[in-house]
Amino acid sequence: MLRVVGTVRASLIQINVDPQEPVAERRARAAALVQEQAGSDLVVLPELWHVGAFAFESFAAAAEPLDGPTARAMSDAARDAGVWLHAGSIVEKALDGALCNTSLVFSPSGELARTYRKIHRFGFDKGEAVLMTAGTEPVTAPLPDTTLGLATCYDLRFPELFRALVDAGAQTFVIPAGWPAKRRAHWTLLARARAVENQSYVLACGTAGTHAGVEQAGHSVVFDPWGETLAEAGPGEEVLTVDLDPARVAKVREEFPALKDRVLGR
Ligand SMILES: NC(=O)CCC(=O)C(=O)O
Repeated sequence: MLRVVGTVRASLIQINVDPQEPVAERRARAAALVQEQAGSDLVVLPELWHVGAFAFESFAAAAEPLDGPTARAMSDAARDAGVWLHAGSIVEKALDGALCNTSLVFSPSGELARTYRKIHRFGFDKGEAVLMTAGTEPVTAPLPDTTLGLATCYDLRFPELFRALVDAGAQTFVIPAGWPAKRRAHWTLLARARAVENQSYVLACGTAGTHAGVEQAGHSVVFDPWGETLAEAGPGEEVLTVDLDPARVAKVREEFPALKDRVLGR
């Protein structure tokens, strides 16, 4: 695909999570898929792809430290491909033993540049909301041509997080997810809403397949700062690659300066 100078090429890997596939095999498959995206600037994987976002009963066994096998494999893949890698999230076993839904962002040298602990845990009175410890801080990740705002799946339902990320300089939201097919309409609607109201790119990377009895929506999608759909996947395993124009964020915000009209919460 010809590249326009000054663009950011982003690849979203909508990987299939099949509980019959050993974690080590999926980890190797994910690393190979990342390496196949050499030439992109940014590669994204979904939420908890190593175990499955709804595989609550496997969270404890799948928990890893930030220098565990998944992080090491993703660091190597980022370095080998020469890409910024948002490696989705892992079940992090923190030093105090707590479990967190932690996103990992690696630089093209393989350095772990940012981590983000999901703030809004899904499940109400069960699952992740009970098993995981919540993050507390919004996190951005400055890349050479755009600043990423990090959010994870259920976070998508909380617009205040995205306002905080915009105020922290975010221009491109990256949202790894394990979003159920039965709520796909919300996934697409909310991702587009976050793009329009924050005049930012949205890279929403879903999961394919069915695990723990929950059919995943897939339908990874990229919206531009005006809410236009740049690319959308189907339900299966697929890689979306799109070229973002970082200058478009400033242009939209300048031509339609709604963000400057905010009164509450500033
Ligand atoms: N993994 C998740 O956070 C699921 C979120 C979800 O199903 C919803 O918001 O709907």
